Amino acid sequence: MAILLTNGNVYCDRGFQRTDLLISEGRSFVFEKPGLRHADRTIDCKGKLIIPGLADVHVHFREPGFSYKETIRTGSAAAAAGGYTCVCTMPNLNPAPSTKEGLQVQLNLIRRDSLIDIVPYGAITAEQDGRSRLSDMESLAPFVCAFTDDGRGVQSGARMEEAMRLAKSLHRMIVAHCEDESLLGGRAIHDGVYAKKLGVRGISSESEWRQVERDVELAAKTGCAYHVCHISTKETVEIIRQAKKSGVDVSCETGPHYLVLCDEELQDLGRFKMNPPIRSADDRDALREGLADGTIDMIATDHAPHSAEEKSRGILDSAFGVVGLETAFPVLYSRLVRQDGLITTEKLIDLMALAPRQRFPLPGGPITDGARADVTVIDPEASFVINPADFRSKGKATPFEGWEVQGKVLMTFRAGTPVYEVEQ
Ligand SMILES: NC(=O)N[C@@H](CC(=O)O)C(=O)O
Ligand SMILES: [Zn+2]
Ligand SMILES: [Zn+2]
Repeated sequence: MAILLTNGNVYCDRGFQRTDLLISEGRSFVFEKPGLRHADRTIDCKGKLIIPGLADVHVHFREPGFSYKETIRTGSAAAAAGGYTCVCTMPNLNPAPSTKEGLQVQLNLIRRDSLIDIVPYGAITAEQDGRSRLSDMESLAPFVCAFTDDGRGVQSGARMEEAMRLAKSLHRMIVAHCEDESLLGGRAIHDGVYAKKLGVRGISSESEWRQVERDVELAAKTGCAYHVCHISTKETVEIIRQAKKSGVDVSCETGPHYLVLCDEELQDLGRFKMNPPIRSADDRDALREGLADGTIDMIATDHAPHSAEEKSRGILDSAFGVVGLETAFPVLYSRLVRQDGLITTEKLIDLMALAPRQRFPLPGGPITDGARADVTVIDPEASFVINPADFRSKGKATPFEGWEVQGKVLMTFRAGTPVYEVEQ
């Protein structure tokens, strides 16, 4: 089926261009001048943004092992509804992708059930505990985007160094959830104003940045390409800024919630709990600065669904993790682009669609004539209120519940096939 998107603002190589886009036989065709051509369906996209399908290098789809929280089918439907055509799935699964056999279970489910491209991670350590022997990295390498033990930090520096040396020889990155468990200090929330208010000891910033500092040195020493997950503290931003200046092959991501919330806004609800925790206003501002100056390379949601029961025990006792795929674009577009003018729409698209594909080996990319049609259509003016009942995800816990936002995903195409279309 050929679909013609007319009069949209198409994000081409050199920014937005007012043009028509024909999606046919899985590919995009960009026309400079409108004219007659065959299409089975024509959609008027006047005033709409037509952008490369978004890519998220950090999601938890919970299958195999925890399908009561999310499945490949529900997770990929949520991704498509959020404008994503490609995601990387984290390895805290059962069986875990620490062996080829473990990974194969997930690969089979992806082939059967996914609506979009999913490129899994392989585990770093065999038991995903950051201490045990390395996973079967060699046999996993051809099938994974990179290696990570996300969910936990690699506690042993020696093990991390060994992993980096092997990953480098396999031409794969090491991706790290940085959390030194000996430095946590407290639990559940950031050690800041809200922890004081509740009278508890929170999680120190040091537990994150000390491990980033260690790993950056190991990356410099081994020459391994290294990427840091969900950075949340001002110290981490500065460590990565300096490491980049000195030529270390390092990149990082942060999540929407760290950019638009701080611990002064927390409420005693499970939907405000994730790891790392939402930090102080100073941390949030440093992350925004790091985003604007290029220290932070990309935005990843860390979409981490749990059951309603697991998120019902308040901020101190609920499970760590919030969903993000269906809110990331509108939240960031509304706040960072439209409200605050911190970044341009083009920069946001770079952070959410292009930069991930420059750093990770992922399908999709810029909209060019003849390229595979991984394309998202957005209405930048449409506003709506975030209501988790509308989510495709099984997970409903989001700190953005009730927010009024603008920038609505209307359609998502993966390889030319519509995988999401808004109900009109
Ligand atoms: N981010 C979270 O709060 N939770 C993640 C694990 C992780 O990303 O560290 C999960 O798997 O639930
Ligand atoms: Zn993590
Ligand atoms: Zn995660």
